[in-house]
Amino acid sequence: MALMPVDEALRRILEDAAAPQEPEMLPLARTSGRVLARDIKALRTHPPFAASAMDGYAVRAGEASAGAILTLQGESAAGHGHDGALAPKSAIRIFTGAPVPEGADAIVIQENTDKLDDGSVRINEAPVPGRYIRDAGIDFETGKVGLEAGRLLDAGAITFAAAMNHATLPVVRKPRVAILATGDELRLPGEELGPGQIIASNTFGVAALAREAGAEIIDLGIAADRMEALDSAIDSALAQGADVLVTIGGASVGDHDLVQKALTGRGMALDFWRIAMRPGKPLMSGRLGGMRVLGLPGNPASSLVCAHLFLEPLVTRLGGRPDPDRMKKAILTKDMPENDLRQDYIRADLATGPDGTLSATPFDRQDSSLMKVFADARCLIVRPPFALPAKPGSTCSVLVLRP
Ligand SMILES: Nc1nc2c(c(=O)[nH]1)N[C@H]1C(S)=C(S)[C@@H](COP(=O)(O)OP(=O)(O)OC[C@H]3O[C@@H](n4cnc5c(N)ncnc54)[C@H](O)[C@@H]3O)O[C@H]1N2
Ligand code: MOO
Repeated sequence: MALMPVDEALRRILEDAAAPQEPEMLPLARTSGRVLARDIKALRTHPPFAASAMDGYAVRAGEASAGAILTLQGESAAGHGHDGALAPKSAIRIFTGAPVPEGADAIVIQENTDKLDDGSVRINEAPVPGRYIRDAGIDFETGKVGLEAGRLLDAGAITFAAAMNHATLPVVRKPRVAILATGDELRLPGEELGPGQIIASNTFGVAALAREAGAEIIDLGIAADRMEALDSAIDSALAQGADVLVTIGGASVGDHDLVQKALTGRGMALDFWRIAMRPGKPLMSGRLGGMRVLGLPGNPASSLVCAHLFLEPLVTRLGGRPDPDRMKKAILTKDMPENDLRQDYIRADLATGPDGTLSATPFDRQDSSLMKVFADARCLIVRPPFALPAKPGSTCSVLVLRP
């Protein structure tokens, strides 16, 4: 089977990936970071009445010239409006957010008045009509769409939804991503290691990436390189309703690389296996019933690069979020050799110059087993297949991993 180009692989993985139709209803307090599944309309108008924007006096502008003395008629506070209309030659004490009494058309701020001993109010500076009055409905009106489906529920959106009087919101269900590490050599962080054993590390990075993209993680732990172990993990993913099963390791051609065999044995239709990229060549994609399957290579840098390139956009789509644009242009600081047929993702440092120009410095060691190098990387320099040698100062494309 020829190696599949990266773009074609991504296109196939994302082909029909979309948010599920059926939304999940959540109490407002738990919607932070979720995606709105439906348009929501205002259930009330706000402000519901003309309201004062300042502490001062509600007056008739025509009667409140500088030097005018007005009778204090009463008070309008937030939550306790004044009953009845403003009488002639009078002022009503008013506070921020309180209803403007009928008949008043201006607010004189407190600082521009003096309260006289007999209780009346002297106006020192004439108000501008309408100034400091917020008309009813200037924010939003009953029945109008306030927030649209697809909106990420951030602080502003949640405040607005609450003000529209929504106690619960329909949100896109989180895609369920099951993650399975495979390999006899693997143990969990914190465990005692025997001879030949290593830590299952990249599972945690892949899970973190998927979670940040909006997934709910189903941790399937570690399966040994035996068909029964793999079969029962696959069954567990199905039983738990995973939308995506991510396997890590066992993707290559070795005698112990059984993942694909186990999956096809369980009924997976293989879409493709092996792509023209480095690291990440043995990536596999398929479907097992309604469950998508992504088989990542076991080498840590390979699995993380594949997770950034394929899993993150897939989870993003399934969760109804906008596709992230992580590609930027940068200036190379070092020579890069000619490339072969595999698109390279070179772990590199990234610096921002005073004028905002990015410069990318590839690390010397690019072995796909190296975790410190990956953790140090701020970007991946993307080298297309058959790219010509590149000189320092030339422009390259980078996938930004972190600022
Ligand atoms: N004859 C060939 N050999 C290999 C090829 C090939 O084309 N022909 N491809 C190589 C490439 S490229 C990669 S990448 C690896 C991928 O192999 P697998 O996906 O089968 O991965 P494993 O053999 O299971 O593991 C590789 C390496 O990574 C370690 N590992 C596995 N899982 C984890 C984990 N969860 N956390 C940390 N480290 C993990 C494992 O111990 C191995 O050291 O195949 C090449 N071989
Ligand atoms: O593609 Mo492998 O991921 O080169 O190490």
